[in-house]
Amino acid sequence: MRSAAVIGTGLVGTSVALALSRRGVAVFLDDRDTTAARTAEALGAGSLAPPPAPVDVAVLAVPPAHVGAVLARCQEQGLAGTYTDVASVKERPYQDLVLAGGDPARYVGGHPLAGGERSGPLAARADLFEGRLWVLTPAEATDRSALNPVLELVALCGATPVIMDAVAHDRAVALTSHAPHLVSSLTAARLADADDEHIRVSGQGLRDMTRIAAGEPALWGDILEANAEAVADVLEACAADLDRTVAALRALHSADGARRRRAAADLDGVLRRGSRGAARVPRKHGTPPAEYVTVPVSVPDQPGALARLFAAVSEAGVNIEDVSIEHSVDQPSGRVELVVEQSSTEEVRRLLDVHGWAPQPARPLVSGMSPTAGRS
Ligand SMILES: NC(=O)c1ccc[n+]([C@@H]2O[C@H](COP(=O)([O-])OP(=O)(O)OC[C@H]3O[C@@H](n4cnc5c(N)ncnc54)[C@H](O)[C@@H]3O)[C@@H](O)[C@H]2O)c1
Ligand SMILES: O=C(O)C(=O)C[C@]1(C(=O)O)C=C[C@@H](O)C=C1
Repeated sequence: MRSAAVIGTGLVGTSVALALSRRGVAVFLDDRDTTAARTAEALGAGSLAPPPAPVDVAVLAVPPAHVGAVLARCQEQGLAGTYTDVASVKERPYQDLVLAGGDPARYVGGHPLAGGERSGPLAARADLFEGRLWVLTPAEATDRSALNPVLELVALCGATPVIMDAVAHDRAVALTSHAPHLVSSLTAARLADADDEHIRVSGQGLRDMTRIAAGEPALWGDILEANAEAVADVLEACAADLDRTVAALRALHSADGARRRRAAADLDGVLRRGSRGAARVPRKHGTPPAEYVTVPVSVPDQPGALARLFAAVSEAGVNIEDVSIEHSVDQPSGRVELVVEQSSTEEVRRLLDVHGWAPQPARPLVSGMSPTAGRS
């Protein structure tokens, strides 16, 4: 691929543009917000000049409700040979494109499974898509020759392509992304007017659970509007579980022994099913979590402490797959959890011991962590 256009220079568009520019692709940027476009250009994501000739691929990185119309306009102008988008829903943009009189033959729907809770070009990263999945949804009307340039784009961004039907994609992300976003919002909404003193007593669990709720409400309103039925189905099932869980909690201290035991069993069922579901969440490179363990280490809040810790691990020739830091409130230390391959646990613990780190017992990785680390 020699040239690409990125329309919409926010978090995702600028990240795509940065990744392509670093691989030597000539990238042309456009955004209806000139500040966002200028910022992306200043970050080295590409040029604001109009492309001198049709580009190889145009990437639409605007909110889902705008994709169809903007895409049809770009096609009318002959902007590119092939078109794709990055919207978090796939069926609606396709229908909108057809309604707007666009040409579905040169369009392959796309959705990188990577992003973040911050919007705009300043949140962009060239490595955002490294090792992540990127769903492509060619339709029946899509010309097969349109797929290759889009596959090349995905590869240049360091992601792994997955071909899916658009409707199946939308049902899948209702379960894995859109409903979880709303559950995070609902949890965080309890905090909006809560007592400061209560909120202060919080740990990493609350941060993990609410991070995505900080996402831009207008964008998420747009995503949910385009996938409302599928998300409602997931939340309806959650609501039924929630009703049963509340009833179980209320019955836990009932004077009736049989009711008490039933309630305890119901609660236990919810927790066990949750644990089973969490264990199925794919980790880095889509591998199952069972292959990794977390090694917790207490680290002083001092310059160079993390560097010393990582150096000790690298002595074992071991890659840190992921890392999370829980800062202690009121204490000059934090708890670092290193995620490493199970097979290297003993060597990592031995070296940490040798260097005076006193690691705590390792445990299998089953719960959520922020996707922070690349290869160390
Ligand atoms: N945020 C995520 O985590 C994430 C992850 C994967 C995919 N996506 C998808 O990527 C797309 C962009 O999301 P984002 O997070 O980068 O949002 P963003 O708000 O950071 O960027 C969107 C940009 O599009 C521009 N824009 C809006 N309408 C436009 C139009 N008609 N013409 C030209 N520019 C226009 C805005 O000015 C803004 O700069 C969305 O479709 C979203 O569903 C988001
Ligand atoms: O915030 C993140 O870490 C994300 O990757 C966001 C996330 C997701 O739910 O996984 C959100 C919406 C997108 O369509 C893709 C990715």
